Amino acid sequence: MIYTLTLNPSVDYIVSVDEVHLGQLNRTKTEVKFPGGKGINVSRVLMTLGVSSTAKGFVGGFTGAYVKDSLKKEGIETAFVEVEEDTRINIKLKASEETEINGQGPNLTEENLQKLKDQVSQLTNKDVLVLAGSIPSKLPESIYEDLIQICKDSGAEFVVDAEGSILQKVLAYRPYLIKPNHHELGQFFDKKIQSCEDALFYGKKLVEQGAKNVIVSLAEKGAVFINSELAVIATVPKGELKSSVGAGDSMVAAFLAKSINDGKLTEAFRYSVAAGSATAFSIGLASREKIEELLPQVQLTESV
Ligand SMILES: Nc1ncnc2c1ncn2[C@@H]1O[C@H](COP(=O)(O)OP(=O)(O)OP(=O)(O)O)[C@@H](O)[C@H]1O
Ligand SMILES: O=P(O)(O)OC[C@@]1(O)O[C@H](CO)[C@@H](O)[C@@H]1O
Repeated sequence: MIYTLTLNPSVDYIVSVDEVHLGQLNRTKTEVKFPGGKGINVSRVLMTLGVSSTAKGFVGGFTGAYVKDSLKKEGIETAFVEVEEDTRINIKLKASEETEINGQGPNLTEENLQKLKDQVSQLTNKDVLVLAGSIPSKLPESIYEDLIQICKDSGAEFVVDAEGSILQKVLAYRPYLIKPNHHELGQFFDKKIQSCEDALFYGKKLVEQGAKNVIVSLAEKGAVFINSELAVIATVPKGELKSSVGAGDSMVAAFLAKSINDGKLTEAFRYSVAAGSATAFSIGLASREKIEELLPQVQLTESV
């Protein structure tokens, strides 16, 4: 069973305006809301691809109820720890550029945290836990390592999609997959990553440091996949960028869905890139039809 963990879920409020007038009243041209947070997006795309998962994390208040109800309506199992304060609302403002304002999230208690750890300790060696998204400021910075240690003790595989500073701490535990974007990879090595070749060079170092599979995404510039046997560069499909929110999460979900079913990692990578672009070309997350339509546009080149 796949479990996704979102420590700080959200209601994503995606609005568009023709132009932002700072210091004035702006009225939206379009507005839509979705249950959000990186692990939750992974669960939603997995469901689109016919793979079930259980979404874990902390939810609270009316916004938390919205997140839970929305997932239930999509047929996604949830096992959230209920907290006192409201789940955050993240604003995604689309004008000539995309601007995001992410909330801080609710206060969490020792008891909330202990409940989550108890849940994670129930995983077995047949399970995969996807830890995705930022760590709320109210939680100890070691929380990912603490939860990963619990996974290791039970033999469960785990995936991490988080910023460079978190990745640094979890590599030694041998994650099944990590998916930094080129900024996060650059942050990790304190270097500017400008091309797929740069990403391959530094991605290989992440494999040497413990990651079993690494995908580095470079938005419209391409993506790379590396493990101990393969190094592959992918082109990304061309199309109109509508909202990149959840594009990276869609890549994680699609790679997991395909690699866990048949173990063909290169094809799983191709599917992952198509899923990232299918989300980037949509308001909301990718549909299966859109992913399959874009698949032939993803060209793979094996490198040495
Ligand atoms: N402008 C674009 N054109 C085509 N595909 C895109 C574009 N932007 C993003 N993508 C697709 O989305 C994938 C992930 O994009 P990106 O590298 O921005 O990751 P990310 O920063 O993790 O995404 P997120 O916006 O979810 O945080 C890319 O590999 C690509 O497939
Ligand atoms: O604040 P975090 O946890 O870093 O990111 C949260 C978030 O921006 O990531 C998702 C897209 O990847 C959105 O659904 C959500 O709003």
